[in-house]
Amino acid sequence: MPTLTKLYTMQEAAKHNTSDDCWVVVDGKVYDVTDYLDEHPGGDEVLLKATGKDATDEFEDAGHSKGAIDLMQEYCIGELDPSEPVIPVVDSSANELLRMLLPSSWTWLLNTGRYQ
Ligand code: HEM
Repeated sequence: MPTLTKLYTMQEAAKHNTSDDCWVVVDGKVYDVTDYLDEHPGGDEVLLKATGKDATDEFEDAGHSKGAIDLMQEYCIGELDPSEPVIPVVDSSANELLRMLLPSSWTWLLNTGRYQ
């Protein structure tokens, strides 16, 4: 039986950015870590800082163990919608400028793994 993967846009995922409702996005997958905030050995603060954006770099920089990566799967609720155009986060004003300057057919150039 094929499994159905729930797809979320980054915009949707980014709405869940509080300690009562906290999602993080790592490597194209979406995790609901609300119930894990108090248990996370790295603390709830890093997760709350990483919510609302792509946290792949921060996750990798922390050097998580295989055990941590296995545990993570329990919190996975879906994946990022791959059809969503990807614009890198530089800062929001630079981003707006990029959006204005680049024709939409060039946005693939900006696929750096960071989303907004
Ligand atoms: C579902 C998602 C996550 C799970 C299950 C998870 C799990 C863990 C576990 C088990 C540890 C203990 C060390 C280890 O076994 O590697 C840890 C440490 C840590 N995690 Fe996470 N983590 C998650 C997401 C994140 C994210 C998104 C960040 C960064 C934004 C982060 C930052 C850290 C940091 C800074 C430490 C402390 C490392 C240290 O003390 O040296 N984690 N995490």
